[in-house]
Amino acid sequence: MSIVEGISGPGQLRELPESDLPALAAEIRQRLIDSVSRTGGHLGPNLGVVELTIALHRVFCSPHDAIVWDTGHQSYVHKMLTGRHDGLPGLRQTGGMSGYPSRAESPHDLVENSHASTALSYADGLAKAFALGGGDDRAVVAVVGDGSLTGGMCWEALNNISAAPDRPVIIVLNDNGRSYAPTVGALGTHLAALRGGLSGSLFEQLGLAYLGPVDGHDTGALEAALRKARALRAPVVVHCLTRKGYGYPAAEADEADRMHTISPAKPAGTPSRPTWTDALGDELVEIGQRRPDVVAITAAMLIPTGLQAFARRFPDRVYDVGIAEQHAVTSAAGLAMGGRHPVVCVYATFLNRAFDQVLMDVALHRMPVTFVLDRAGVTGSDGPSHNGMWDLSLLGMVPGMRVATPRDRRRLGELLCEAVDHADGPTALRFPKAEVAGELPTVGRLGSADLLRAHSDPDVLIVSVGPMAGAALAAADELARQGVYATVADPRWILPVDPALVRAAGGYRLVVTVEDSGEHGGFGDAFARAARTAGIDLRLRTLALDQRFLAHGERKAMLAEQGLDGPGIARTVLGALGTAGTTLTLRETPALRVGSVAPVATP
Ligand SMILES: Cc1ncc(C[n+]2csc(CCOP(=O)(O)OP(=O)(O)O)c2C)c(N)n1
Ligand SMILES: CC(=O)[C@@H](O)[C@H](O)COP(=O)(O)O
Ligand SMILES: [Mg+2]
Repeated sequence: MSIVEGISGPGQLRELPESDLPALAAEIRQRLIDSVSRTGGHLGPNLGVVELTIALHRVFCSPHDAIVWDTGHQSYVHKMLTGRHDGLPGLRQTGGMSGYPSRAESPHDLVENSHASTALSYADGLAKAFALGGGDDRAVVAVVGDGSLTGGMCWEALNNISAAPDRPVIIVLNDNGRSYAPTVGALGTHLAALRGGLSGSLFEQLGLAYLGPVDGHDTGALEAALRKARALRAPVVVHCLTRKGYGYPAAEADEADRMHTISPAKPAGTPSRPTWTDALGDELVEIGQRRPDVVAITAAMLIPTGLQAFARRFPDRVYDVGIAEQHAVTSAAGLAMGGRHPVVCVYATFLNRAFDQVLMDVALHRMPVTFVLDRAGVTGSDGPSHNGMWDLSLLGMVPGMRVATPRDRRRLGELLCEAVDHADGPTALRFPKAEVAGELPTVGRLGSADLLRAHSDPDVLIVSVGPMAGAALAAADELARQGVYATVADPRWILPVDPALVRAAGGYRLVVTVEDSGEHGGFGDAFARAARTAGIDLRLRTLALDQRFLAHGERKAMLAEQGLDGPGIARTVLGALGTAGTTLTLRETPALRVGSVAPVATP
């Protein structure tokens, strides 16, 4: 039996003789490489914390002691040492082990949120709670990466933690010098100086004790430092120097991001098709060439958000602000006030934390900022805090905000140009984590919407948001096979809803909206509200994601499960028409149709 298979919890780990630890580390590392290369996941970050995690679970007694992992993407080793090594083959798959801590999986897991820079705030709260418990000897440990430390919340927490010398919090700084790319800003420089021997850290200036730098791959040295930190019984930073991808040459040699996150293995010869992100990157370079006022901003995700080509072409017009979305947005407002047109590229879910900045720093001042929201809709394998299902509900509330959703590669280019040409307020453009859709041609107009399928005597109008056009057209084909005819429309600019489209919809027996977004306050809700405001009585079904935290899974399957694929949409239409299981006899006189279909020559 392997060593790790003999560890059903930290207790067995603590009983291991020190002489077994190098073999344990090697075994864990090999299992990570073998398994995560198959399943996909955060291989680099986890390879970097093997020794650190072993030391943590030998010094502290989780779950009595609280260990919080910032972002949680580096918690695979923690899971293996807390009795879940056999979950690795099912990592991030439907019904399998989550790629982040999961309270349902183990009492050793506290924080499931994958949004960075939160660990120190949780730790501050836990320490306060334990202190109130009276004479509580439970340690509070927060493991935070150097990248996450560039996030503002960390400094809000440090401001509080440092001011309470009687409330010990052990901050384990996992410093591998990188987020995806090398950690930016003065903090990155300061940490590098500390690595280089600088004495007098920023942390000590704040009143925290500081231990380190410690070799983050020397389990003995780590254990000694962690025991010392524990004994201090005061807020302390243990500065651990690690290497992302450590022990796997292919990861350590990966210049881009040290295999920060890798995709599941694909059969040899599988063609790699361009993604929406690739398309965005190409389009932005085009725009950058003719619009010198356009600048790009990333929050430590230059490559993942497709800005690499733009950065190569226009190195002085791209800003990596660190994992600092709030700062990114308000800095963009400043850039716009200074006459630039910023394009802020973030994953949709991460814009959540900068909502106030979008609302009060950008929109209140009607600043021409464009938000490109990648990973909008279901992302799947990264679990509930990664699905981009909140942005439409949030942005729909923002006065003056205009939101576009491209259905295919051509519309991405068109809409991005329209967005950066919009000068008197903010715009947003969203697309999913998927291969970019091929051309879905326009066959007519309905209000300002593109018609993708028209019928002289349709039974239903399907209004699809962005890439959901593919599923809507598949549903139309399925319905046609059953003698039910659908008109399919793509609004392109989805928020605010176009009153002309709503008026046109008034002539249809049934209207179905389809979006890859949360149902609460999404496009469907906005469409219904626009109809009420216009006094138009619609028979409306709004198809969207259930407004709940969706467990990790595979995007396509999750959309189908939510009825957001061709068959699912068709089922909704047939059910609404009261024809499910019966032959269709209904037809209404065309005279009832208000929305005329204006055919246009297909471009
Ligand atoms: C708010 C937020 N923005 C962006 C991300 C995407 N992200 C995930 S991990 C990561 C880098 C984290 O760097 P670090 O904290 O140093 O951890 P490491 O991967 O180096 O171990 C980023 C930017 C995120 N999870 N949360
Ligand atoms: C942990 C984190 O937030 C990122 O690493 C994220 O998991 C990357 O997601 P993609 O794989 O979709 O780029
Ligand atoms: Mg790092």
